[in-house]
Amino acid sequence: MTTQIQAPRLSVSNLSTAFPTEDGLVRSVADVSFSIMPGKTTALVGESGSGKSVTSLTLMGLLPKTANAQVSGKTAFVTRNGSTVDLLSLGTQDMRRLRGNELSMIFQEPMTSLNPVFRIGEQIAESVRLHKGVDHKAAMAQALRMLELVEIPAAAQRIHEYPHQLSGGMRQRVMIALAMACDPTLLIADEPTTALDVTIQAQILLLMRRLQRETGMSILFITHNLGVVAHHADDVVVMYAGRVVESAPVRPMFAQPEHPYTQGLLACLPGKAAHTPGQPKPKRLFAIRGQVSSPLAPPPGCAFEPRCDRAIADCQKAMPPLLTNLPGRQARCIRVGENLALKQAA
Ligand SMILES: Nc1ncnc2c1ncn2[C@@H]1O[C@H](COP(=O)(O)OP(=O)(O)OP(=O)(O)O)[C@@H](O)[C@H]1O
Repeated sequence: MTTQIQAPRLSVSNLSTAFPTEDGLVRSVADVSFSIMPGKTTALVGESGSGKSVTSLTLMGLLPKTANAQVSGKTAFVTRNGSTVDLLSLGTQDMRRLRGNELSMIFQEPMTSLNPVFRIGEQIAESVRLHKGVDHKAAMAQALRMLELVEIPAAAQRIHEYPHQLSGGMRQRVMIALAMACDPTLLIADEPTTALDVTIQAQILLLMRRLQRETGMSILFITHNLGVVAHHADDVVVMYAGRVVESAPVRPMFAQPEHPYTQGLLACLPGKAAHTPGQPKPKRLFAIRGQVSSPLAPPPGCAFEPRCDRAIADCQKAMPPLLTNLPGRQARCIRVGENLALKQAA
């Protein structure tokens, strides 16, 4: 029997992004590596400021020019015709072409992508016209199909509305329609549902999952909420202070988080508060003590050490490498095996 090994849609290797500022060099993303398989979702998870957005904006070539970012690393993106390109070394024109035909991004705030002064149908049609080279009538027909695809009720009427006439959830659907107009092979979704209430959030996440099944696109899903990842991701990459601290397929990660930071994030989830078996469940939600250190003055060793309950003297000596303790998984902690043993004993 032959085993087919599928190549990732996108592999990111040792990505680093730093910004020169008056106070010094801000190392927002340091040595980050991960991959996204075709038709699958990789979630990038971490607290505010952990470097998730800078990672995605670097990959999309969308960092503001004025920031003078210093970027290093390599990527391998496999296009729909099978050729491999490094997103970090593409020129502005090639990157723009790729963004029109293969890569799309959706944001937390739909008004980042939607223009308030144009009707939604016109905006989607304009994108279709640019990317597919069709005339206005065909583009409008495609815009209507896109609105129906994202389940906008009464799409034939709504197509003539302005963004402000729609609810937050409907605007988010329109933004997804806009992002899907170029038939992306990779969709980057940066906190796409954070601003929405929980029911609408669930609907939008299910919609994205359905579109993924139908189109086979890969998704890089960026969120600070490990809770929404459980049902909507295949692989998880946890970032802390600009670095990957743990990466694993979603089920094993939830069943057995290896890094103390991931364990803390999971304990922060409602209904998952840390508790000792046999004791009543605590009423208050667990919170990780302390704050992320400044990217201008990182601690000399493990960045999580100042907040870690398991820290020992060696944790202050050097940044731990990513270690493999369980197959297919990595965690940046010198006590990785012990952490699990401790957790299992508890
Ligand atoms: N242009 C810039 N110049 C200097 N520092 C920056 C710049 N852009 C981002 N940073 C810093 O990089 C770090 C990572 O920011 P990033 O926005 O990627 O975090 P994040 O994990 O996406 O957080 P959030 O969930 O709040 O968006 C932060 O400390 C931020 O202040």
